[in-house]
Amino acid sequence: MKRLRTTMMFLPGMNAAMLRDAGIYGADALMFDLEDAVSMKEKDAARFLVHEALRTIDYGQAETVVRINELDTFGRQDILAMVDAGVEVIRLPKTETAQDIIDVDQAISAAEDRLGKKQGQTHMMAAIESAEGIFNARDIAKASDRLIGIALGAEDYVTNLQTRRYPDGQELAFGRSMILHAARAAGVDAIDTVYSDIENEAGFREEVQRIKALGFNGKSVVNPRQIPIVKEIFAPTQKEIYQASRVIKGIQEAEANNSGVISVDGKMVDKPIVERAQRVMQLAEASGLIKNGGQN
Ligand SMILES: CC(C)(COP(=O)(O)OP(=O)(O)OC[C@H]1O[C@@H](n2cnc3c(N)ncnc32)[C@H](O)[C@@H]1OP(=O)(O)O)[C@@H](O)C(=O)NCCC(=O)NCCSC(=O)C[C@@](O)(CC(=O)O)C(=O)O
Ligand SMILES: [Mg+2]
Repeated sequence: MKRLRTTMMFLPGMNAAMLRDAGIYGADALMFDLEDAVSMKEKDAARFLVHEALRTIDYGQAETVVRINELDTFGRQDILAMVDAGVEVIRLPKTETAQDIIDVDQAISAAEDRLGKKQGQTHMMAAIESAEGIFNARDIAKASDRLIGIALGAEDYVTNLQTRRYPDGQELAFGRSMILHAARAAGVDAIDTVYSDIENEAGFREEVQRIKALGFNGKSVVNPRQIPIVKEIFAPTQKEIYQASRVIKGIQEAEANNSGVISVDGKMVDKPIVERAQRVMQLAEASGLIKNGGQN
């Protein structure tokens, strides 16, 4: 079953207490930060802490992601340490071109080789945070088989655009659409940017509803309070769950009778409709609305 990435929570790599407790909040993914949340003088200490946390703490079902520094600063040491610690995903910040991805892919391959790890076991994410990166989004998303997703980094992106974040997100319309189309063209996940105003629940709700409607797979979050809100908004309605379960039951019966295209409740059902139904059931299960795929 494909991984859900509705909530990907950033946490500063230098904060030992957060590293220790990060797994208790139920995020689909934990993004340990070695980049912008860590000051220059703490880069080595943060890398050491995250390396030890990944080796010694059980984060359960959560996917482990590390945001490394750029290759021409501390990125190479970050990659070696994180591949050694067995991280699942390496996230490259401020990705501008497909070459950036190819360079990191090669550095990861060299680290897997040197450390005797299985080639290709480490996945990648690309954060796109500038006009140049948005224009190259499609090539970036297709630049490596390790990529499982691309994400918008709007704080850096709006600075690059010489504007700021607005409540209605008008400044992000083009960037979000480019990220989403590039991700879908490459068959990888599209993850929306962080919402930094952690006291503003109404504004956060509005933004999550907006990006869900656009088709994003999920949202980067910066605080545990944001996790239940995203899960609630991404959870399917009872009606959607019922319709999805009818589609899945219909397709299972059709397969048993070797028939192809079917109709359920008078509507034609084919592959994309079945895929949507499977995602509905996965989201319903992740939100605790159903158990074992709704077989109960
Ligand atoms: C904002 C604040 C300081 C508020 O702290 P507060 O303590 O007031 O929060 P409270 O709610 O009181 O905490 C209640 C309990 O939860 C614990 N807790 C809080 N946050 C937690 C967390 N994230 N992970 C685990 N645990 C957490 C806390 O320790 C406490 O635990 P305990 O004491 O045991 O009860 C805190 O949230 C925080 O540091 N957030 C992460 C910020 C960060 O990583 N920024 C960098 C990534 S974005 C970026 O770089 C922009 C970007 O690059 C993005 C892109 O590229 O996508 C772009 O350009 O757009
Ligand atoms: Mg950034």
